[in-house]
Amino acid sequence: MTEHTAQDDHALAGRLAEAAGRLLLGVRDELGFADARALKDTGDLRAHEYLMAALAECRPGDAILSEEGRTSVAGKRARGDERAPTGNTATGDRLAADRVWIIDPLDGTREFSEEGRRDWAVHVALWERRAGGGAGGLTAGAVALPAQGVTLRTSPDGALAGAEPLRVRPPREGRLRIAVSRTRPPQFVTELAGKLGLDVELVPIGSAGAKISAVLLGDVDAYLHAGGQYEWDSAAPAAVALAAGAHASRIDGSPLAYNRRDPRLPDILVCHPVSSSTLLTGIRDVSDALPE
Ligand SMILES: Nc1ncnc2c1ncn2[C@@H]1O[C@H](COP(=O)(O)O)[C@@H](OP(=O)(O)O)[C@H]1O
Ligand SMILES: [Mg+2]
Repeated sequence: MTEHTAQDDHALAGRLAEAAGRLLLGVRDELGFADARALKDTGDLRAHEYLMAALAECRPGDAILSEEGRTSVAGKRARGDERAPTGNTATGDRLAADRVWIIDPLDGTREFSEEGRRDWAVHVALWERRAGGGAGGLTAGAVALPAQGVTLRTSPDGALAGAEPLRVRPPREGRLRIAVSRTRPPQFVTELAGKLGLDVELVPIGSAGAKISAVLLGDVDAYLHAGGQYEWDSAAPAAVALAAGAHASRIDGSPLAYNRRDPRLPDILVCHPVSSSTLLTGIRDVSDALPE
């Protein structure tokens, strides 16, 4: 197996997420917003093909799990390209691999197709078996927000990259701004908001990556989701959140686990550690309203 330094993997994740982001801004310019379906499919697939080719070239020995590399998207086509999407590493090989890139070439596809919206992202994360004492875990990640000109990425020292690495900030006393899906806000969050005894504001934002970045950038204080999501939706954002000192877990408080046979990972809580017990306890108290 080719040996890579840790620095290379963090920097590579950042470079690839940014480059895919530039490509996506170009797709918006090229196609315009008249045909949302064509814009979504072309963005998804061109960013996927770019990342698959770049990872195959830079990290030929590694496995890849991409949202757009599933057999279920084989019928999808980019404008001007009749090829089927490049497939993911076979599941058995991925589960046996020491290094797996978990990527979402375009998270917040709906928002990408809406003119003027900036809440969409590119996610590039690396899972390694050696992490967590051999149990496996995320070791690098980058979230690019191309329309906001921002990229958050991990660095070898365990923090976010940057001259003054970003750290998640605690909420203002008595107040909590919670980011939720624009199109699928879970009902239990509304119920939770009513019970917390705080001044709670629900802030609809598209894309899991954009919501978690909003927590780290201080635009909101927490991100709560349940009812469905996949590993690629949260892997890179969770890697970045943990490096920024945030709490990131399932909504029952258990750790987020990646590189599983079934890539469904349906719920997530990201917040400053001072808010986590209040939110986790509150979620338990409204468990009747939780989605199946
Ligand atoms: N109930 C659900 N089931 C499956 N995926 C979901 C989901 N709710 C959200 N997601 C996925 O999570 C990402 C963020 O969603 P949202 O913007 O609604 O918060 C989106 O990824 P994609 O845009 O990559 O498809 C979306 O498809
Ligand atoms: Mg996604």
